[in-house]
Amino acid sequence: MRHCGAHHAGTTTYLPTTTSTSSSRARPGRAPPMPHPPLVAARLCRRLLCSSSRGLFPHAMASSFTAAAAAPAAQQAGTQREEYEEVLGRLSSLITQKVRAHTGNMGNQWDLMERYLQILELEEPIARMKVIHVAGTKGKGSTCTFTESILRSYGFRTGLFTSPHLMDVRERFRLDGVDISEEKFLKYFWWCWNKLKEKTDDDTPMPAYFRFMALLAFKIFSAEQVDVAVLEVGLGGRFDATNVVKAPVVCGISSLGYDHMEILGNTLREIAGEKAGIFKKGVPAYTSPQSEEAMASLKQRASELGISLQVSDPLKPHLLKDQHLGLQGEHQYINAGLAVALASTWLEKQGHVERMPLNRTDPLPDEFIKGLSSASLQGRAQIVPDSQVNSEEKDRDCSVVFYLDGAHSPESMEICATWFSRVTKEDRVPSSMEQSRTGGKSRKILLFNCMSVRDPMRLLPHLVDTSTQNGLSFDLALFVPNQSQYNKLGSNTSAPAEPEKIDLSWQLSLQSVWEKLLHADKGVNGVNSSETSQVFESLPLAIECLRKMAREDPTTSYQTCAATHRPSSLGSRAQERLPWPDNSECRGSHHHHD
Ligand SMILES: Nc1ncnc2c1ncn2[C@@H]1O[C@H](COP(=O)(O)OP(=O)(O)OP(=O)(O)O)[C@@H](O)[C@H]1O
Ligand SMILES: [Mg+2]
Ligand SMILES: [Mg+2]
Repeated sequence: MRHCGAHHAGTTTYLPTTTSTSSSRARPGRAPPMPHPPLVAARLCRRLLCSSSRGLFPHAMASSFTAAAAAPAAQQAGTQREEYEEVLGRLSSLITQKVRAHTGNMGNQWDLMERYLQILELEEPIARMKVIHVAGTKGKGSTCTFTESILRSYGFRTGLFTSPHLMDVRERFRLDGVDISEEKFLKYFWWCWNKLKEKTDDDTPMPAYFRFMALLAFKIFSAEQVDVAVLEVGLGGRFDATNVVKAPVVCGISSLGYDHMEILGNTLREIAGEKAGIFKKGVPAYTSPQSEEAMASLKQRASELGISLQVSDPLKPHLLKDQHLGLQGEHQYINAGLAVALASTWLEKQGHVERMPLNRTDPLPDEFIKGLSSASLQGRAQIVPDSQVNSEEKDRDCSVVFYLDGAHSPESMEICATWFSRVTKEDRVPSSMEQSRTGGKSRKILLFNCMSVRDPMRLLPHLVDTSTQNGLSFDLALFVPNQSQYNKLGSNTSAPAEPEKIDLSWQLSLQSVWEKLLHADKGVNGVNSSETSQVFESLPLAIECLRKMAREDPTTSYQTCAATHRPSSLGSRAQERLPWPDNSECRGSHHHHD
């Protein structure tokens, strides 16, 4: 199965049962109404522990501005909001299209990219663009974010294209470190959309979701005349939409591991070969340290092209003087090391600074330190206290806290588990007052979701083993389906008339893998499993169940590790008051041993 389109699908989710009733705007051909990102963003913004408010939420500011503005302005904002929803609907239709058209190999469809570039007159602008291109299994987004932040701190106008997004599709396109404004987004969206609609036909269909995103990024960055465009590969490398760049300034490969094997191949060698597809003649390349197998493959491609491939070591913390990386987790030193190599090569090739020795050992220039320490990215090792439960019980703090991480490969499961174990240990040392009230009790919950192309026999054992090594065991595991899989995506042509029946067989099999892991050492007659795991029809139902437990047992805090492919769906939903009655039952379908 090819899920590349779905992997990059917009992470906005629609509630299956509530959207139809809640708005009269949901007419055929339009997207179902969306949660209101400004509100969600503003709320989340206030709630974030490590609030890095460097313009990450322009909406939060925009909404307070709108409130103060006169009626006409408010009206206009309303129209823009509707227009934005409409645009999200159109984007969703590209996902559906991809899913339906997932025949043929990626190479076939790849040819279409050239055609799209012609239609959008982007060939020349792209040739002039000063691109930094990053592929890899893990750490692409982080590496790109560090790199962009460094170059911005040198005063360059930056464009950053990453994926996926957490709450709002505009997070994928940053200009000078800030998500693109809604206004600009709409402007460039329609420019691309209309031109493509006009020129596409049966032979040249509309681009699939991620391809459209990449084209839009190229349009945005060229129109906005950025000095540097930092581009994260969406999937693989060779046939990725971002790989239309023929002459980047420098390329990077972040940590390689097993992911998307259904598309990229089963061995590390094959996977690395695909990623090395971004290497170009005459363009220097760097890689994070890799396994021998992966490295051999990268080196082979580099030598075929006659280019240098150098290994950038993990950054030594003392190079930052007394500062810390803006992104948390040990692995970020790996990504930061690569980012330093990419940024300094870019600077040097543009004639801005002298060559910096690779893997230097003395402290970095101040601009580098500033960039690395102020970098930020959503949905990666992000801590979100649940606003609903916590605001109801003002007298105590954070009875439900979500620890979001987009881990979805075996390696990142380990990192995620280590991070969760560490931060919850730290968080468990509450103030003395707090302690007397809660007794310091906490339950560790796992909220898990992965697509069925991933092998839970690889992911879940990594998670459990790493947690155990760190002295943490999960009290309860909740399995939920991927929202967007089951809900209308806003395409008038393909949305089914009947609400789709939710197939939970995948979640049930995840659950039984979990139960087997849990009881492996206890023999066959383990404890009643409904105590230890549950399957929910949707993420909101799982969240509601957590909130219910928290309300019923106010002396306990519920620390929830959300290791999901798309922490995004959680990021927004966790912040919303759910529309069904508070006393609704937890409708978990319990697991039965057979
Ligand atoms: N160098 C690394 N090695 C292993 N795991 C990493 C590394 N960097 C990041 N991770 C893990 O992967 C998650 C995603 O990080 P990041 O967004 O930088 O990667 P990505 O390659 O862009 O991922 P995605 O495939 O989701 O786009 C992190 O939250 C972390 O758990
Ligand atoms: Mg990935
Ligand atoms: Mg990414």
